[in-house]
Amino acid sequence: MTQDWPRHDMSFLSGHRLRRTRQAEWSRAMVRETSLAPSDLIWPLFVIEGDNEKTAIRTMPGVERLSVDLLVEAARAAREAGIPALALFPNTPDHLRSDNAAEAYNPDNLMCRALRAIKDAVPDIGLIADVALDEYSSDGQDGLVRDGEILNDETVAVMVKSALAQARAGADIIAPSDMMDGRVAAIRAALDENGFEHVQIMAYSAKYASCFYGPFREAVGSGSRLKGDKRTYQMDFANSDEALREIEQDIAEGADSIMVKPGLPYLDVVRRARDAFNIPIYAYQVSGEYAMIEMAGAAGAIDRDAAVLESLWAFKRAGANGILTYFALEMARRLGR
Ligand SMILES: NCC(=O)CCC(=O)O
Ligand SMILES: [Mg+2]
Repeated sequence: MTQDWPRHDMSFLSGHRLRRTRQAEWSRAMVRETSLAPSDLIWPLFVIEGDNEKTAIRTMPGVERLSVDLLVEAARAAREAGIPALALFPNTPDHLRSDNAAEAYNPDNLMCRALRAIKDAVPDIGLIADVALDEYSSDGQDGLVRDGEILNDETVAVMVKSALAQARAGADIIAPSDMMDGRVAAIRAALDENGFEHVQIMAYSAKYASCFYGPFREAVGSGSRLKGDKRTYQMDFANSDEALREIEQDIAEGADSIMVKPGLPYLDVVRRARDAFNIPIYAYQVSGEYAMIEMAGAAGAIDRDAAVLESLWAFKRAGANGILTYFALEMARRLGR
């Protein structure tokens, strides 16, 4: 039985009713301003030594580190689901980590072997190689350390060698995530001098010193080593004008695309970057963001599947061209091609 409630006089609306276009799914689809597709999703993967090995990451339920052979299978699945590119992160065995991080430019290090194996088996997926020293250094810092200081120019020299090793192994995109000054120009020059003019640089330009990287450090095995913090090179979370200066500098140095990281708490930075620069912008939904969604979902606090979709779409609304996300494979499959 329909109730006959009294109606308020809405004539002040003069016919402007914004709910009109929301009444049916066809109409909501028609007025939708942004889209989310598999091609928006970049899948970060953790690599370990071994054969047919996978290990769980306690703080990232559902994510596993994979040995190179399993990584190749993951790459195939990703390609099949329409994911354009993978971002690789090695978990270097302890005995190969050192103060000088020399393993970073060993042409047969875990990263280079993974790049070669995937390039060989799945040639039409893009490979993004992380360049930073935290995955190879004794102390979990992204740069070389002397008397507690993170050295800039000396670190850049190692990163250049690391990037060249990765390019030789088949990396399509070099992604410096260290936040040293001037590393984009240095890597660009070295790539060009060595015949890798076609290799792109995706610069982690606005990377904040953030607590949201916690689970990642467990995943690559650098967390327990890390003394102190990364605030002398990663950005202060109080700032966003400075992010624009970082991005501007990386573009001037030759970056093909830039990144904002973490993601969801920094969508204002994504939006400011979108408004200020016409370059591809990627955002990284980092490990702590992943863990929050998974764990809140498991606790019954939120609808996990809905949260994954809503969170990823928010990046597109903010103006990102794509998202690095641990949900990439699942989401690409859900979205279809
Ligand atoms: N270069 C990658 C990171 O530093 C962290 C990513 C994450 O927390 O997922
Ligand atoms: Mg910079």
